[in-house]
Amino acid sequence: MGKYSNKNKNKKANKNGGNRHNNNNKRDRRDNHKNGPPRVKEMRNDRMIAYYTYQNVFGHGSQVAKEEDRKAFLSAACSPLNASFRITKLATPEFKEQFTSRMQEILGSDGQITIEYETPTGKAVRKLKPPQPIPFIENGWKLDVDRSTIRKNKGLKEFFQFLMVSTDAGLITRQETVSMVPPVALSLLPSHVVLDTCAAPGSKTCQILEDVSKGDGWVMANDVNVSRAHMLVHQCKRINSPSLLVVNHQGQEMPMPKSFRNDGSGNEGWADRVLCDVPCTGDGTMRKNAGIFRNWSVNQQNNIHKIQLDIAIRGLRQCKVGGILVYSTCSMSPVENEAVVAQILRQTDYAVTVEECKALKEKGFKCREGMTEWKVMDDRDATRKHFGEVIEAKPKFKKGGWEHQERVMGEEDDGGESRPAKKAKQHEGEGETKTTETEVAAAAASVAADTTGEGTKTPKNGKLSEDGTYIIPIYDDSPEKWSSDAMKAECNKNGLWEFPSVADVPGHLTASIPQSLFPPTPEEVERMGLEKCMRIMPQDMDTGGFFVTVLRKTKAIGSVKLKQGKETEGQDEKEEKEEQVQASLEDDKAKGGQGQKDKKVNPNQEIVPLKPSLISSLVDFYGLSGAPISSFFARTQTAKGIMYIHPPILSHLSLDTKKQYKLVHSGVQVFERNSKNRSLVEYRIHQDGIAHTAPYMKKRKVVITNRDFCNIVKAGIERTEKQMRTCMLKEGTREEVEALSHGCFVFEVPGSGGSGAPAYIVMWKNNDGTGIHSLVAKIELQGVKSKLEGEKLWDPDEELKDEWFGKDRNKEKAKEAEKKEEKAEDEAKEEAKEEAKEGAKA
Ligand SMILES: C[S@@+](CC[C@H](N)C(=O)[O-])C[C@H]1O[C@@H](n2cnc3c(N)ncnc32)[C@H](O)[C@@H]1O
Repeated sequence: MGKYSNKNKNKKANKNGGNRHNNNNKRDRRDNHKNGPPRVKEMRNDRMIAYYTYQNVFGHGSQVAKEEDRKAFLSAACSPLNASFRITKLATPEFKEQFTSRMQEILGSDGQITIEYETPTGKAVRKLKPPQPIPFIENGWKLDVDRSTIRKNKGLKEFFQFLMVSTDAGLITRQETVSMVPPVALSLLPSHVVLDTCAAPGSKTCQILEDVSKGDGWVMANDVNVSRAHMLVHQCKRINSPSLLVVNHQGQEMPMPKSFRNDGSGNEGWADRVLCDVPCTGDGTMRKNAGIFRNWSVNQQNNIHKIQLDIAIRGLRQCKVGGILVYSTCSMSPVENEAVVAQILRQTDYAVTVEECKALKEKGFKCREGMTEWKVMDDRDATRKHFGEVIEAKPKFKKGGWEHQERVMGEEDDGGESRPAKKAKQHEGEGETKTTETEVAAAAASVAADTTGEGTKTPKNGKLSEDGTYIIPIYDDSPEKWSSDAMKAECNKNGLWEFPSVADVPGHLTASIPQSLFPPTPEEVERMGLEKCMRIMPQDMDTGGFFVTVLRKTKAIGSVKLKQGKETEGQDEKEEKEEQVQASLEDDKAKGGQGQKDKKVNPNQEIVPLKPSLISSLVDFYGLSGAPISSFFARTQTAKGIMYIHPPILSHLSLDTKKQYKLVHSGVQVFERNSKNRSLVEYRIHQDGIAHTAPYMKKRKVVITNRDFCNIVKAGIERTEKQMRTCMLKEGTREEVEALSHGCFVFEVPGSGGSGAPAYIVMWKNNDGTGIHSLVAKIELQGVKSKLEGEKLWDPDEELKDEWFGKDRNKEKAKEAEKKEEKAEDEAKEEAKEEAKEGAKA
């Protein structure tokens, strides 16, 4: 981490009140309801419920079963989504143990934590249930409270901080339960090469990377949106893996080096696994995104179907024969889900098969079968009702695809939000503020009208939730109200119209309502196996709504004539032609001609090997022996950072002879450029990639004890360089002392890293001492600071604890002793009772 980046970060932090999570401040102000009662959200959209009831997504069999299921859906869909997280697979078993016991210590294991809410009608309290492991996700945990409450509720402040520190240190990832499912469905091995076609903000990429970083595998993560791709880089940085390549393409146009195309031998593709977590309308995220209830539209679903299909087909081309592609969305709509899967099967001439996912089903994962019948509709009447208003429908179609709702709410990143997320939130905040007054007034009025007895506080068209922040709509439950005919009429009343077949689609709508939206014929149903698709409904596991399908590629599809309306040429021939056009444009450009603007090739995106002179200066200065220098690359010969790139990624890139990949990031940083005249050497060691340099360093490495390490870190936290230096090694070998005085070196702490390996920490000193300041920031960033402040994730010896925590520590000790005594007393009493009983019996 460079001095300037820290400086800028600090500046930014100070400007915002010195709080790293300053985005929350604004939100908190809104959420704390200082100036009145809290906002009440109405989680209701009758049109959406009519549509899904008519689609028959609720229950099977009797009308009663369907109604029960619909009610369960409404009740789940209206309540906030409980938070969940995963302990990273790279964490040591000791850490996992310490983490869970600390979590249980803070939250209690029997619901002893009570949280208090401010509601429009007064205060409410609720006891929290203890955190529960997610049975089908390794090290996955689910909490009994949603993320916003964790963030703003005073009673959970300590737990919130604990989560933040652990996230920053890369030890846990806060991720929705359903979002953890697709990487599991990929059935990954450490040797797998994976393509993640729509990867940002990257929670699934991180999960995949954790698996393949254990072996020789690697991940190519792609996103069409370059700023979101950078967000992904940031998110994955916590894993410090050299096995990640990030690129920026339209998923449906991902380049594929020629050598991986169908060579006639039946082989094709380069990825063992492909994840297509495609952009979608995201109505399964309604529990954390009340905006879904306001903006839901069927036309959006129809419009996005084609992009989803094209991304999946392109992903399949990159997948090896025998490999797996997982297709997923967080939408509940059959046109974004089963219709896409059905068309993949048709279009590839059944070169793929839908597979069951045993890895999930054997571990208590609950889902529903994929649908084989559905209705195709559109929002012909572009108006919709919401809170009694009629608003003009404005489909939110953005250039380059649909903004994913999961991300729009900024739920999956760790507090550092993207601009779109902030904008969306701002927008959401504004929207909600506008409705707040009306809603609260309506709720208050109906509370007043309905308050007939103690505790009866029910707004007119629903009831307030337990914490008073949302209204649970109340529907008429009479069976005739929910019959298929009634639902069809309700859909029509709300501007939704059905096309029984593609022949009924008027000419001007055929582009947005193609044949592929329609359900399969009975013969196709027999052949397709759509029932093996997995539909996750919010009511089944108390999650968001989601859809996942596992597709196994059984033969090459490059020469299959992809069928889409009319017969087209085979994909291989099409690509050849495109490349020829591209090549002639490049030629034209090279000859000084105007040509067309070249979008595909960007020479600035290349990576270059290091100059021999730089290599020899690094080898000499750090005494590097046996280091993987041939895999050290940079963007330019004078780049700020030098990266170590996993060799199989380099081999893959070397096959991209036409330089079609637009690289955003690759590998892990091993060196960082020093400012001129500030240091002895051009590049200093970087902490992120230390595992790929320190073990090979014969010079400028100081082996220290755990205690020395603690002293150094402690002094770093206190931010005084003087202290830092005085607490460094009291005695040392000549080389060590020399290394210290030259400033650029690495500490090796034997046995302190994962599984007994040494831990390394980088230290350098520029002439003005700035390096040390950067180190301090790094320590804070990695959460070491709070570890030392008693998070109990890491345990320095008693003497040191006393020294650091002084009186407080002693108080803590006294409390602990008191507790121990009380416990001993209780035990003694119990024993005495037992003895008395035994005596009486005798
Ligand atoms: C469902 S989100 C992906 C979430 C991600 N897999 C995760 O777990 O964090 C969809 C992503 O697709 C991207 N996207 C939209 N259209 C795309 C396209 N045509 N090609 C590739 N990516 C696209 C969006 O920018 C968005 O980041």
